[in-house]
Amino acid sequence: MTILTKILETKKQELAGLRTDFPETDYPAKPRLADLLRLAKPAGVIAEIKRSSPSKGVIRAEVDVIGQAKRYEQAGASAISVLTDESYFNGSIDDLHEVAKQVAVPVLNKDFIVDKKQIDRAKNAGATVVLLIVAALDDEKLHELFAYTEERGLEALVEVHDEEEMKRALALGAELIGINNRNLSTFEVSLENTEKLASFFTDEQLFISESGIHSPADAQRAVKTGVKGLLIGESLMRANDPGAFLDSLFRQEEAR
Ligand SMILES: O=C(O)c1ccccc1NCC(=O)[C@H](O)[C@H](O)COP(=O)(O)O
Repeated sequence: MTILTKILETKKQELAGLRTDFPETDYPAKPRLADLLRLAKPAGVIAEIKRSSPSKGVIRAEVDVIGQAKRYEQAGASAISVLTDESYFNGSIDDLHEVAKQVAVPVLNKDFIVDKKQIDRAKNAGATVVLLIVAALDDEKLHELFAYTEERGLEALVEVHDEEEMKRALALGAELIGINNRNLSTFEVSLENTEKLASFFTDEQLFISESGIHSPADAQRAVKTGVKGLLIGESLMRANDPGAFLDSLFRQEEAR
């Protein structure tokens, strides 16, 4: 059984007890991620709060979530991604709720969504974007959850890993398409994956390279393919100064 299959089974088991209500909150207004990425030069960064992961174990368990999110925002991140899965990533929906109260950039609920209830939870907790992983959903479910995401006034970041999934995301009409460089079955990470799928890029969609970006060289390599966004977790969580790390990513690019 792959890790993705295990995670999805856990998600289905958790549905019955899933808490979707949050106190009525005046969240700071947040622009659309798609609008920010269209304007980003050369690309925007979605900066992630990630305490631990199945592939790397503990990354930074004791993190000041609000402080970290504010550092990302101050350093110019286009959005904050918060991993909310508890069982495999040691995340929490409360992390996302606290972040959403404090920042004025889009907030992505990074989780494994299999049901509308999770989209309601994301919305009520203050997220403005949710992740829909194509590999986790059959076409009927993918369409249903995509339509529901839009109905609830959220943006969907539709994640793919290979050609077949890319075709399904394009057929869906998704505006934000994330290419995960990590194979969720083997954990192998390669930026080549973004390069391989770049032949599918169109002007209508916005493409985001996800996972395995650890240096300015990686960021610039990914951006060369035409992606307008980078999703970065581990390196930002391990950085002593996440602002300086973000600042460094496109410095050489600008100097050219
Ligand atoms: O990170 C993992 O080990 C992982 C395992 C199984 C499913 C998903 C996983 N990660 C989720 C992500 O997509 C990443 O958190 C995100 O793209 C950032 O990646 P990185 O910069 O490499 O931390």
